[in-house]
Amino acid sequence: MFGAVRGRLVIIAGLSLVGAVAGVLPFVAIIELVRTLWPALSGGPVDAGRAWAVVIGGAAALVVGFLAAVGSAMIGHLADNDLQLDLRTRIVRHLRTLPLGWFDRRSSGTVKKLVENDVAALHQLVAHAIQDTITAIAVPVISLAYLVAVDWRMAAASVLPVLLTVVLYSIMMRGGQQKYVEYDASVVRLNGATIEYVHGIAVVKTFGQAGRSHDRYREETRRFVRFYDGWMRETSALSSTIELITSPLTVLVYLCAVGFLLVGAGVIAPLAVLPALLLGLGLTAPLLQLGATAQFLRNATKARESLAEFFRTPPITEPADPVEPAGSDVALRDVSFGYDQDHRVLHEIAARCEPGTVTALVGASGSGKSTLARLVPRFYDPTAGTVAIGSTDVSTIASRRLYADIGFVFQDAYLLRTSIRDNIRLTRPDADDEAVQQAARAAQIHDRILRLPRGYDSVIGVDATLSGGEGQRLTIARALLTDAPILVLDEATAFADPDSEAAIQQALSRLAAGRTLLVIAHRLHTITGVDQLLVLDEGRIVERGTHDQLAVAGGPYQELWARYRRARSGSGRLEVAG
Ligand SMILES: Nc1ncnc2c1ncn2[C@@H]1O[C@H](COP(=O)(O)OP(=O)(O)OP(=O)(O)O)[C@@H](O)[C@H]1O
Repeated sequence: MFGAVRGRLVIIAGLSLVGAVAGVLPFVAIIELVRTLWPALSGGPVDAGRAWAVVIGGAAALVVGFLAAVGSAMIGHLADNDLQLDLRTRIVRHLRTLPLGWFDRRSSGTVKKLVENDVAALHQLVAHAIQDTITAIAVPVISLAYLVAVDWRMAAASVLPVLLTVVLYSIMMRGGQQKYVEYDASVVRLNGATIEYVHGIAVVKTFGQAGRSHDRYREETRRFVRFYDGWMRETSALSSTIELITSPLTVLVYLCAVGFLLVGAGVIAPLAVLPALLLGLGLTAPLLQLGATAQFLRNATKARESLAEFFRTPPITEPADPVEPAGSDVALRDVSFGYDQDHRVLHEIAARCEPGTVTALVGASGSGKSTLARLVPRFYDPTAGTVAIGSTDVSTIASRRLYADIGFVFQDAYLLRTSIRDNIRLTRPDADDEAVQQAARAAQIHDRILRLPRGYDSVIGVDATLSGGEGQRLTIARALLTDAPILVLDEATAFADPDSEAAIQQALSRLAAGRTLLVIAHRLHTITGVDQLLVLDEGRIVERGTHDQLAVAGGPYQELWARYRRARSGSGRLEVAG
């Protein structure tokens, strides 16, 4: 994953080490300067050459430290930029190769998380964490080595707060890994409950009482507070003690007291206390820094895992030797399919849609209509059997050609934040205004577009806000302009907006003319005139024929139709058109 910047990461690590050494040396220089000048206090001779060498060495270390810090920060941020660009490019490239079904199952939030959050989480790692970690380890080690060289007793005294901190920190973090896992799971549950609650507010308000989502939200909030409270309670005594031990004031007072005692007892000379006072203070602070860095590393590791999993998603296989489909019929040959290995959703489906005819898929909710329709434009590949258009297996057709041959209008009216014109000519960017307007007229959306502030130049989400039905008609205009000979259509959304039902139905009849149409039918009255009905039940075709044949055949469709009519007459007040 870090291939593009690996070399620079090594340079950052090297520079951070140089910076850490150069950061300690000025303190050493001060100590050495005092030691060199010390004899002068008692009128003794001073080694001026050594004093100057120490001053120059200290100043040089300051400059080197500064340059190393600037250099590693600069290289870190540049490497981070390159890594982000490289990852984002690879993500987009990989996204392009994934089966469309991958997007179907994921919200745009998932893609956003990959492209933005996960990539950004690696920023901490590349731009900061390497430098911080090396500094946090190297500074205490170098300082301690110098202290031991000067006087082992004060060195031992300086290391005591460090050891205490390490021991207390390990006790505090015992089971920490498990706690972090629980914490993450709690946050995910709480977020889910919050979203559910916000979505359910309208229902809650309408019925004037807290619904199930409210209960869940309250319960999850309570659980989260209980968990967090317990965790904080368990660790607060220890974390406060650690803070006290590592505070510069405590360390200073402690080292002064030890030095005073040792000097008073005649064990060490007063000058031997100075190194511990200057460097001992810097031993514990980096440890705390390590604690914060560990959290960034945890986030970066998670982001890395989620990116690695994404890159492992197998792309859809493009045929090595693509075949051109000859014709616009659709054939399903003993097609079986499951979203996972253990659950088959479709079982040995065999059917044929003749060119220029309309086939409607009907059946109860969950019977497999949408799944079957999605196999035609290769959102997924069947587990067994083949889907063919124009007698050619869809898996042997180049995807570019496949999408030119099969248009689809599904649940979501995918509209881009660009002009209405570009939204309509998405699949044919070279289409001229005349062609775009013609498609919009046929889709019954032209007049509405003209009423927008800037007509066809209005931008979706900026100066064009369309209703569900209007958005649907815009995608129908797009499908018309694409002019694909085969069309897969989810009728449920096509009629999502009752006000524009008649307009949409008109648009659809234009769209259907001369094409092979596969419709996922929900409102049975709209498909009474189609060429063929395929009745699905638990992933199997249980009946097929025309509406007129099946409505009196005494089978599942007759039952569905009767139930549908009862429901429709029951809601007659709402159903004006019919
Ligand atoms: N992306 C998915 N991942 C896993 N299972 C899925 C997925 N989509 C659908 N299913 C399951 O496959 C079965 C068939 O669902 P499908 O959406 O194809 O039925 P449908 O007849 O179109 O239903 P509806 O009329 O409610 O849209 C259901 O059991 C459903 O839970």
